[in-house]
Amino acid sequence: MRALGWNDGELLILDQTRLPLEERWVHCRTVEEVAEAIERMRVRGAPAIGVAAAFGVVLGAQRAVEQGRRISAAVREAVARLAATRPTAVNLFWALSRMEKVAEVAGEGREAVARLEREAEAVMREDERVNRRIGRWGAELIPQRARILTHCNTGALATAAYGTALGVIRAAREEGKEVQVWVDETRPFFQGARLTAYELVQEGIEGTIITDSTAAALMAKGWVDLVIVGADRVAANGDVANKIGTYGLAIAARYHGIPFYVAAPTSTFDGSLADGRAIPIEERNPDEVLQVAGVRMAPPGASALHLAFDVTPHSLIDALITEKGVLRPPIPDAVQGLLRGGT
Ligand SMILES: CSC[C@@H](O)[C@@H](O)C(=O)COP(=O)(O)O
Repeated sequence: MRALGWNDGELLILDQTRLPLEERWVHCRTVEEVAEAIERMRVRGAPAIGVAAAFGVVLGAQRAVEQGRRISAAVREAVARLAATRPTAVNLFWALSRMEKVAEVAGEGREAVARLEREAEAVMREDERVNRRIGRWGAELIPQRARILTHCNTGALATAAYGTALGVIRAAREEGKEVQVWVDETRPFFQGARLTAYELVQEGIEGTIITDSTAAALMAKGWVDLVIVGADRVAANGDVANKIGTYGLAIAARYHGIPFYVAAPTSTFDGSLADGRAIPIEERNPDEVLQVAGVRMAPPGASALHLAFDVTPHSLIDALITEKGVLRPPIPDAVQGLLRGGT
């Protein structure tokens, strides 16, 4: 399963606002179309928005050549527009910075566009390879017949392919383990109920959707063996920003003595931020909370707060699974080692 494709100078995005009811591909030919798709969450998930943004830069360069404008200026404009779409997932900025570095040495003209295109394709290919490695490391932590709780969507739809936390679940299954997945519905965008459930059904993996507020009750019953989630940004001390609700799950898991794992590629690590307090947290339109599937269910005059992410302190994390290996507590030391170039 793939949510992104590059075909003949067009970025194809499987519109995740329509899934699972409709599989509709959006064809993006301009930077603005890619930026809009990221903002509206037609494409979402930290690695996937990084890949989309990389191709957005290529589109900006392509248009510049067609219009006889300088690529260097067009890349600067594209990067500025795409960087302003969503603030939390660092993969977006990581991918844009890769593209900027290539643009600095690529020069002008069609050959420069081709170099940018090759770089964006590399960002996409590498993400799939990295996710498969995360899956192999992570599968070692999944016991036979595990009942796994996950939040949001961290699968093929959130990445170039395969997924991070959901990739670990896929890998465990590929290794012959029977697993059962508790799928948090993940209000208000329903990434769990709509997208993770969709991927699990396609893979034939047993999944059960629960409301977000059910998770702690299942832990108390002894029905959850481990929790695994993805990440949008990991600070230098191992604090993790991820979909709103993750922090509550980590607290509940620790209270019940249940392992809490985070799976993320090294492109999600941000060594420039000392701890999670410095991670910018996206605040989205309150209408997304006041409405369900476009239908308002709150009374006129009611207001809402929509924080899209929260931060889980490293002290609640039992393992951070990366493509380079599994980081164990003390997490700050392990993350420092990783950022210095080891595992
Ligand atoms: C591999 S995806 C990791 C995270 O990006 C994921 O858990 C998440 O929080 C996605 O949020 P979203 O708002 O759907 O982009």
